[in-house]
Amino acid sequence: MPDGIVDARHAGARELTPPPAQPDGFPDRLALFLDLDGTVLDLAPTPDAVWIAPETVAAIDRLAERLGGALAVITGRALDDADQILAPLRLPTAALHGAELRRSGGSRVAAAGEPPSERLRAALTAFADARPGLMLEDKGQSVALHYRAVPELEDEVRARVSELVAQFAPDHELQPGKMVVEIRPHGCDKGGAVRALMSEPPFAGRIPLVLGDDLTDEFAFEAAVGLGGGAILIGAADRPTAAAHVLRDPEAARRWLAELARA
Ligand SMILES: O=P(O)(O)OC[C@H]1O[C@H](O[C@H]2O[C@H](CO)[C@@H](O)[C@H](O)[C@H]2O)[C@H](O)[C@@H](O)[C@@H]1O
Repeated sequence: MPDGIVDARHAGARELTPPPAQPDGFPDRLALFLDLDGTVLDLAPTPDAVWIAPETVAAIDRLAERLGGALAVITGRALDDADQILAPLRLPTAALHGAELRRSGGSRVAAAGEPPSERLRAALTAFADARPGLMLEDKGQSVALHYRAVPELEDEVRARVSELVAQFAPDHELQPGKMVVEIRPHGCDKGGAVRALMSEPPFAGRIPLVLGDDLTDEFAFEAAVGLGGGAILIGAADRPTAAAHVLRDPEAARRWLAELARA
């Protein structure tokens, strides 16, 4: 968890408010960063069961055009996976929680860090195989162990993955998420990705605004706030957050984006 976040659950913490229909700087000075799962996409039982409406893809495309290309995807998914979901768009994208970056108009940049060791993969596979309902998602530099189908295993999964990372993956760190524990290369997070993209055209000089729902997005929220921008939390404000604004769910986020695209 990054420093400097506000615990929205505590008495006295500031209230999160709905975002303005047109954020500061729109369209000429705004840069938008969109998380996928739980933000633009409704959460689904498995990673490959997500669906996006063609109207949402069209709204994102229109927004990217209105922002002069200053719209990026920031996701824990692999780059190819994100591209497939948003086809035919090819947006600037930080994938694998920031380990894989495609800059504006650029080709793919090799993912940072090493994939977790074979010993770690083997141990995770054995752990998952012995517990029906667990699902291992191997994304290369990052691996995710999903327990959405067996939420009662949460404590055991978190404890075991934590042990295995300490034992076999000193160059990686844990990234907890919604019904998932992920392992990502040490030092690669969505905050670094936002700062990297914001240092170059067409993002540089604009006001960053991040939409996200999960703990991994807090790194991006903090980076945006540090660069003079802000963040919109999607979903319940039931945890510490650097966001100042909130939208109830991905449907509200999609509606807000569609209205902004039309503004
Ligand atoms: O950073 P994001 O774009 O939000 O991606 C985070 C992870 O999303 C996916 O897992 C989550 O969504 C699944 C589909 O709705 C859901 O079944 C799962 O429980 C969620 O944790 C994806 O599978 C991961 O690789 C991403 O890192």
